[in-house]
Amino acid sequence: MEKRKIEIMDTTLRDGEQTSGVSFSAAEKLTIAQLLLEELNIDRIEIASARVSEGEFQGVSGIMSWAEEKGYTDRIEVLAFVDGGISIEWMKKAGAKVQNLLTKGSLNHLTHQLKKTPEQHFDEIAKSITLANENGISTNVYLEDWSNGMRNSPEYVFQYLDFLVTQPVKRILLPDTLGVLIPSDTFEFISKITAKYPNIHFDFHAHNDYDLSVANVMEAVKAGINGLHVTVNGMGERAGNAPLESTVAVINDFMPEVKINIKESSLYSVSKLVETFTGYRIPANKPIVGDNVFTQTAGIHADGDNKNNLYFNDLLPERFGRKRKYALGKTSGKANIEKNLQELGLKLNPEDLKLVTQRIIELGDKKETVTKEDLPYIISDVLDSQSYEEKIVVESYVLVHAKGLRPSTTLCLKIDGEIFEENAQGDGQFDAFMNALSKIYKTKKMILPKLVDYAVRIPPGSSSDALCETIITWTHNGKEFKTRGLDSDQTVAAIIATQKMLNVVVI
Ligand SMILES: CC(=O)SCCNC(=O)CCNC(=O)[C@H](O)C(C)(C)COP(=O)(O)OP(=O)(O)OC[C@H]1O[C@@H](n2cnc3c(N)ncnc32)[C@H](O)[C@@H]1OP(=O)(O)O
Repeated sequence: MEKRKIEIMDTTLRDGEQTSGVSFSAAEKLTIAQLLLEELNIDRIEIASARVSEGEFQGVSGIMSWAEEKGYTDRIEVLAFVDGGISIEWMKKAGAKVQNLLTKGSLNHLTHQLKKTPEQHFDEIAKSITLANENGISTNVYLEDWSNGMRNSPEYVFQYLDFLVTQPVKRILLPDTLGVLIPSDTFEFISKITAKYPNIHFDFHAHNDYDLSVANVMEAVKAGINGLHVTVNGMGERAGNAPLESTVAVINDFMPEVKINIKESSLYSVSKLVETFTGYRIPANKPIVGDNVFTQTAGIHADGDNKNNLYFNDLLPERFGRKRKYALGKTSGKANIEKNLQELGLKLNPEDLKLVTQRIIELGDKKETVTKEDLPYIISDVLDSQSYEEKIVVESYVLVHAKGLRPSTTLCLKIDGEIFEENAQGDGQFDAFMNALSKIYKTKKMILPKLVDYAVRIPPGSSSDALCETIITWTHNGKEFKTRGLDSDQTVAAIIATQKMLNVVVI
């Protein structure tokens, strides 16, 4: 069976730019337009609304000069208004060749916003289409608020469509302007239209107010739509539009009767670039492009993946230029850790693996994010601690840092089972800790090694709340040695390193 071709129209540069707080520069628009058409193979793009601003004019002109050279001008569209030719004039100057004429698809909008009768509106639309043709501009027509129109004034919608199909219009664009459709309505409304006008090209333009945009897109396809409007990362007015990434995946995986030509493997890189240009962060759980969506967190899932990829679905990350990851945290098991070790080219014996797993679970319990890059540090920290018996233990402490007061520490130390408590002030919290420790050592007539260097580093590639490693160099009896501590808190890491030093010296 021959597959039915569906056109994908990306409106990131028009509706996507209607995301509150987002504005593309002319250069950014050109870069995104080039990637959409050439890298992703999007059929058509909508790049601006006419008349908006001088910057928008520069953006459209830039894209159109490039498109002229490439022969792409009929794939590039500009939203235009029924305004007696002002939009046409603007587009002509910018070199744009396709107008998406914004007209009223509900009686409510027509009556209350334009305050016109259907006949007056149709007459002005016809003039606008004629004028566009005379200026070498072809026309698609938006029926704004069409979904409410189908619900509340269907006789108006069909009266309008009866008129429109007599006009030299290339495509009719059906927007769910307010995102009020549910899947069953989408199917019913579009089926009625495609049944009545089987030879006309209709696009569906979803909005995501109820998080139903992709579900509605699927119903629109089943109801015989010819084109779909999407945006990168689902950007757009209010809750946004149907996301390009999910739309492509759903069609490719669940609608075998339909053909689209989008290059899946470039979806992620384009999504990231749009994120960078807009500063509009992709939620970590956003399908296909979110940071977390190809990360297995549960130990059971990682184990299942080791046994025949049991927790894979058809959304393989490699399809989209991404990689599966195995998170490290309190829900990790050995399998998560092994998967990460494999990537680092490391191997641990089962006992050490257990110890490292335990440590990662402890860290996860403290809400710390552990990354693959942290692993070598954790391994060396954990295995290091096993190499001696802890005779001296930091039982508890209070660190006080208050404005106007010197930092102070109260320390409770256990030496061979006996508890000692002291407090002291210092130049910083760790200095106060060391002073309290020094007092205890003096009482016991023990010699405390001298601190000669203190270095802190964050494992490269770690996440922001990652571990911090404190490495302290000490001298004792003329010998120099280092200990290290690992924690998300720098002072705590230093105290861990100090406790190690106390025990190493005891040995
Ligand atoms: C489905 C969508 O997302 S539609 C997106 C449409 N795109 C935009 O709105 C782009 C940004 N908009 C703008 O830059 C401006 O609103 C402009 C340039 C279009 C108009 O600006 P202004 O002249 O200052 O008008 P303002 O924004 O206050 O109001 C819109 C006017 O357009 C009219 N209008 C509404 N729909 C249409 C239409 N389809 N065609 C023509 N005019 C329309 C309104 O009735 C109102 O006219 P009025 O002032 O005579 O009552």
